[in-house]
Amino acid sequence: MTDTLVAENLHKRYGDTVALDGVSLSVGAGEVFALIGPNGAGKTTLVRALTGTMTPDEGSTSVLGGRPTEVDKSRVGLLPQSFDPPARLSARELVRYYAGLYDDAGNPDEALADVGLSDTGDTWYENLSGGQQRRACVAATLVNDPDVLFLDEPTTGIDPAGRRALWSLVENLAEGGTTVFLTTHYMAEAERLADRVGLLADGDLVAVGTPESLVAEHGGESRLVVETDARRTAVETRFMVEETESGLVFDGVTPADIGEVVSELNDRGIDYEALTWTEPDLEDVYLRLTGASLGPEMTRKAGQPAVAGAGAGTDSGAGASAGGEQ
Ligand SMILES: Nc1ncnc2c1ncn2[C@@H]1O[C@H](COP(=O)(O)OP(=O)(O)OP(=O)(O)O)[C@@H](O)[C@H]1O
Repeated sequence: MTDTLVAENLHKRYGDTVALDGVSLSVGAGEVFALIGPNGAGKTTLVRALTGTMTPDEGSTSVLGGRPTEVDKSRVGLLPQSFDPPARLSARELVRYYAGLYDDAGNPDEALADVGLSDTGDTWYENLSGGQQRRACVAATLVNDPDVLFLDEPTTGIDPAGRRALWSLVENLAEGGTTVFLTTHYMAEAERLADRVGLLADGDLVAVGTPESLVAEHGGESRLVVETDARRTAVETRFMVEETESGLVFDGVTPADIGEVVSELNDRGIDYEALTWTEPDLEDVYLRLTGASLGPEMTRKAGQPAVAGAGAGTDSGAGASAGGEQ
């Protein structure tokens, strides 16, 4: 069976800027694919290539088995990153306008209800808050009940509750079989919604996989974050220690190792405000693969024995956050 979205060896330059540098990917029917990457990585350019609003210099794309420019428009929904509808249309009029473009569109009021705008449907677009405007645009994108939905940064500017409501909406659409291709700067959004995530950096798709597989492969190790004024030279430990603005990060610390680190801090009389144990997540993958996580000073005191002392082996519990002055 043909994949719903296919990009093959896409290249796109704007003058000296390489926006896409040989990107290939495919997205299956009913799949939710999230594209992440730094500003200027080429995410919107890839969306534009897949939706036929930009012609690549090289390579090809297909949507629902055909060229993007030739596919039945009623089967595709696109929420662009920038969408500026007329300011003096109400949200309801906006969604009705888009519904009117299709022979068999859904109910505009239901689309408004889906994005939580039932009560503000009659407000002029210019008088909606930024987040409400974004929701109105999402409703306009959904009103034709598309088989394939492109969402370019759908939740930018939307408050946390609204973002979660939109996530539920996307999940419902995906459960109903809609293929979703979204871009986002919110790692939690990608982690929650996506079956697979692609990381684009400098026009290159550097990693693709399920969120779990990306975290396992590229996320690094669990770590203990210690809020303290102490510098890393103050501790002797077998763990890699990174200095950050707020303190020290002990890499590779499992829950069973927490007591060992606490003992080291205690033995050396190091005061600390809080301890937080964390597991790697998609943000770590992003930071590592884009090179953004490299702190100025990383050091591993390899081969050194664990610092012996009281409390070694104490299990402070996964995800625990503890404060204390020693
Ligand atoms: N029409 C254009 N003319 C000139 N340069 C462009 C054009 N469109 C994109 N670019 C450049 O191509 C690169 C990729 O841009 P793109 O918008 O695809 O990035 P992005 O990953 O979507 O970024 P962001 O996360 O900031 O939205 C950038 O350097 C951008 O300045």
